[in-house]
Amino acid sequence: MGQMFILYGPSASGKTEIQRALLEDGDLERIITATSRPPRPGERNGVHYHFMNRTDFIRLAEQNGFVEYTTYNGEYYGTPRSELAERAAGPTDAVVILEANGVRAVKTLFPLQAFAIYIGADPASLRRRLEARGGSADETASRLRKALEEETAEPYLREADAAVWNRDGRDLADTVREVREVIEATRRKAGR
Ligand SMILES: Nc1ncnc2c1ncn2[C@@H]1O[C@H](COP(=O)(O)OP(=O)(O)OP(=O)(O)O)[C@@H](O)[C@H]1O
Ligand SMILES: Nc1nc2c(ncn2[C@@H]2O[C@H](COP(=O)(O)O)[C@@H](O)[C@H]2O)c(=O)[nH]1
Repeated sequence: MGQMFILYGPSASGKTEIQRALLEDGDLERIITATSRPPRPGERNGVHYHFMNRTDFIRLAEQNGFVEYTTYNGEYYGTPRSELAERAAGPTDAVVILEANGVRAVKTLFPLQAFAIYIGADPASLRRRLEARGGSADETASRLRKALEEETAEPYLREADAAVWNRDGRDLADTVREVREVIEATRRKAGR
């Protein structure tokens, strides 16, 4: 594996959309993580996540099958060791979406390869997007609370090597261009 670009930030800040756009250029591979949460409409197993039931997730965790794993909003999320091993065998840079515990763990394990890009947005944008997503009222409230109390607070940005803001009103293509510039600058610094 070349470099590993980690996108992290509050729920609905735009990480998934940015990752999707980055992958279109063909020079990055997606590291697909695993979760016990049910798929959202349009999400496919083995593309957006490896969707697993809680029993299988816990079994795999007990077998040391994850490089790191955590809980978020009552569900398990983890980076499968097999997924990283597969990526590590090749020279291509990779992009992965994690929350902050995962960022810390992966940066500790891969200090020379991991580069964390915080994707932020203002509370009004996050609220609007979460409400538009149409999840349950409980889930929307819980994600928004976590975003406002934790994921947009200063300590959450400590793992960030770069930060990019993706507010409503900003063209998503401009945000993607800025993230792309961060990636290219990082590559140049690493002599790639
Ligand atoms: N600049 C933008 N302007 C308007 N809408 C946007 C913008 N960026 C992203 N969105 C929309 O916000 C919603 C959330 O985006 P996305 O799913 O990429 O967020 P996320 O950070 O991956 O969220 P989560 O962590 O909850 O999975 C999507 O409907 C997306 O189209
Ligand atoms: N530490 C990890 N965090 C992960 C992983 N896969 C995703 N995530 C993060 O979980 C939350 C919730 O994701 P969602 O798709 O339900 O919105 C989000 O912050 C992701 O970045 C993982 O393997 N490890």
